[in-house]
Amino acid sequence: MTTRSTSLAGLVIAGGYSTRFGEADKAVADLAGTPMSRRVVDRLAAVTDSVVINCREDQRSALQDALRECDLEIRFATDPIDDQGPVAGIQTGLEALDREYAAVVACDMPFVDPALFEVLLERAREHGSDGADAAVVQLEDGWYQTTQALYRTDSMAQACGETLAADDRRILAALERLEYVTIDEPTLERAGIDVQTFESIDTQDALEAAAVRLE
Ligand SMILES: Nc1nc2c(ncn2[C@@H]2O[C@H](COP(=O)(O)OP(=O)(O)OP(=O)(O)O)[C@@H](O)[C@H]2O)c(=O)[nH]1
Repeated sequence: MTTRSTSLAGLVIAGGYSTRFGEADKAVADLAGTPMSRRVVDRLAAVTDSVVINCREDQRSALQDALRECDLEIRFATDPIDDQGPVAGIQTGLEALDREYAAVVACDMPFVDPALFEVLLERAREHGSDGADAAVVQLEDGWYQTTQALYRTDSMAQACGETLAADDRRILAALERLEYVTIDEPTLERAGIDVQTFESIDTQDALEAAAVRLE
């Protein structure tokens, strides 16, 4: 059971060029009748009523079309300079948010489980006296799931700026500037969250396979 939190906003990052996906933009690609970004926003709507989409200006109109019927207010934060990488996109998106924490999700993760953000928010809040700046899942393979994670809005925006100023484009480098907490796979399992939440659709083959599963 999920509840909308007033201290949580959603941020969907969609400003990449989807090169592995071919000619089309995966952000608006149709997955079993619904654009991928729409699937992400619909799932975020279970935990927040405020969502920002970060993208390039040239994607905006197609994304607006794809998200027209979403049941919450959506704002756009477009990149001042294209192609600066996801850290720049996250910074741009976070700077448009006014809530304490942000549920950041890549546009190509249509199976995101909104309950994950309740678990991450609780984990962040129970840390120290002020709470953690970020809560991320670390899977058994060691990877941090930084593109489906919870960040304290102003701290992560600042960390992204510092990371880019240091000529680094890695989200992990921004995370390492923060006081962060992690959640492991057994904890996810106990919370009833399947690792499928992190599946990203990067290619046409992955899109087809996901569509078959949804039939
Ligand atoms: N704003 C912004 N977002 C980006 C940028 N590059 C990647 N992203 C986003 O970061 C997330 C993860 O990136 P990828 O899965 O590699 O997406 P991508 O770069 O579009 O895809 P590929 O070109 O196939 O690697 C996606 O949601 C992208 O939209 C960028 O330069 N600017």
